[in-house]
Amino acid sequence: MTASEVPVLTIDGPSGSGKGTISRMVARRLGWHYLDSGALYRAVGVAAAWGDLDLGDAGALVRCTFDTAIDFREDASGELRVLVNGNDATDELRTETAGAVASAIAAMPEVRTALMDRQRAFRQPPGLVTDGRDMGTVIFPDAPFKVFLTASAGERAERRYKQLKDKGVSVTLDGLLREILARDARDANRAVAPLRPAGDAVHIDTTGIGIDEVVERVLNVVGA
Ligand SMILES: Nc1ncnc2c1ncn2[C@@H]1O[C@H](COP(=O)(O)OP(=O)(O)O)[C@@H](O)[C@H]1O
Ligand SMILES: Nc1ccn([C@H]2C[C@H](O)[C@@H](COP(=O)(O)OP(=O)(O)O)O2)c(=O)n1
Repeated sequence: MTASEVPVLTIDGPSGSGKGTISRMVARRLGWHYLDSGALYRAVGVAAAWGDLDLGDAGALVRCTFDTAIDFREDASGELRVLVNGNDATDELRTETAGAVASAIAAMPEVRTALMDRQRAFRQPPGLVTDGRDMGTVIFPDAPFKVFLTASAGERAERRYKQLKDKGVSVTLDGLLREILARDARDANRAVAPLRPAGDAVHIDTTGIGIDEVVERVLNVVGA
């Protein structure tokens, strides 16, 4: 099977729409590989912070993108861990600060180009489920299955609030809503690979719909 024959399911959408949760569950059900593309942007941001780089310096960020080793591992309980230059950075990557930094550096075309091949290398048999902002539009435009997940901003903020509270992180619902709206605006309005649905994506509004039901709807798209 050549790479272009390997089936890909792309799941794009804004923060808190459920991309990561649904992609992982669907990948497990299908027995396909999984790529969390946002983790790559987050990892570059974290590596840049560790190196005390100026986030406005595109040249330094591109060098950092090429130099940063990013590895995904499943731990004993099946949780996906992300190693940045050999260090387990999973928890640091998931913070709202890391998300905001990732969103800022992701607006740089040079950084996006530097990550392209790494993302496409995940297309391995028997198939790939991948989530992000431009999976169906730019990285895998020929993917046979594309989904665009959304939910109201209020519900996405509430989901994130609950998720962070459960982890013992102190946040306010208002603050999270503001951050989500700011990130939506930056991701959707950037010049290169903005957050938008592919023309051939199936839209699923998950507002008020439980995780299991969303998984079934996405599996339907693949015909599974
Ligand atoms: N349909 C849903 N209904 C309720 N909660 C959801 C749903 N989808 C995801 N969640 C929860 O919302 C939070 C954010 O989901 P996540 O998968 O991280 O979103 P994203 O990757 O799009 O930012 C998680 O705690 C997840 O369990
Ligand atoms: N394919 C992608 C994935 C993420 N990004 C950028 C834009 C996002 O705000 C950040 C973080 O993405 P991530 O998917 O990890 O964030 P959420 O889980 O949706 O909150 O990275 C991107 O530009 N393109």
